[in-house]
Amino acid sequence: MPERGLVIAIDGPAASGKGTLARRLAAHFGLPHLDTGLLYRATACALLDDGRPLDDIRAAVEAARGLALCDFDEARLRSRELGEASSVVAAIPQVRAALIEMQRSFASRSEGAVLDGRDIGTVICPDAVVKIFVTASAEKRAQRRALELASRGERVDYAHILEDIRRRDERDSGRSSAPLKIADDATRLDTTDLDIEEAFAAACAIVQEKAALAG
Ligand SMILES: Nc1ncnc2c1ncn2[C@@H]1O[C@H](COP(=O)(O)OP(=O)(O)O)[C@@H](O)[C@H]1O
Ligand SMILES: Nc1ccn([C@@H]2O[C@H](COP(=O)(O)OP(=O)(O)O)[C@@H](O)[C@H]2O)c(=O)n1
Repeated sequence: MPERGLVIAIDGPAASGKGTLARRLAAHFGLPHLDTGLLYRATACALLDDGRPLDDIRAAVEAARGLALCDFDEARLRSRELGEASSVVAAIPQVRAALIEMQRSFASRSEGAVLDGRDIGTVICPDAVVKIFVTASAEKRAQRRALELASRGERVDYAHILEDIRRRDERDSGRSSAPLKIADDATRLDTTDLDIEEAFAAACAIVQEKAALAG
């Protein structure tokens, strides 16, 4: 285990299983976890609640600066509507800038941390000892997200969810500010044919290997 506390950066496209792995790894290694997607979802939510357009930069930055993690209504934030809206506000460089310090300060806790998102290994924690880039086919991700949303009581249509996922992947990868991409020193973990336990075992093996290398 490194002296400064283990930092685990998990990135990947929508519904690849990042959050599930990040939560499990955090519990397993006794580390705090930050789901950074919720910050963008909450920023978008504040704009929608205020009746502001998603491209209102000033209002979006104000919303991002005013976020209070403890007030998050996760059930609402994880809705399909906010998945889409969050990727629109996440493309605004000033919004990203407003959220950097909060994320870096979470990551610099002495005990270490697990963060998951799109730019953790590339921008937020470029020095993280462990970086995992989680992927899965778009079809598998759409199936998982459809099941998840249905279990939360949302009416879902697989074809629409697949469209959402493809559109969001394109927007997240194509933006100029901190686009979704694999860090040079990240390990790719394709979960298409892995169940949650298998994916977790593979992620644990990556963490053990990287942490051992870091001494
Ligand atoms: N390997 C897996 N096999 C089957 N279902 C999975 C797997 N990983 C995650 N899931 C499920 O898929 C949905 C999306 O996973 P989540 O971890 O929220 O993805 P992300 O954080 O990348 O959006 C959740 O309902 C989760 O339980
Ligand atoms: N570190 C991050 C995390 C999320 N995001 C944005 O926030 C949106 C929602 O992220 P999320 O992780 O909650 O989305 P899912 O992968 O759970 O569907 C993404 O589509 C990105 O546009 C980001 O830009 N950077």
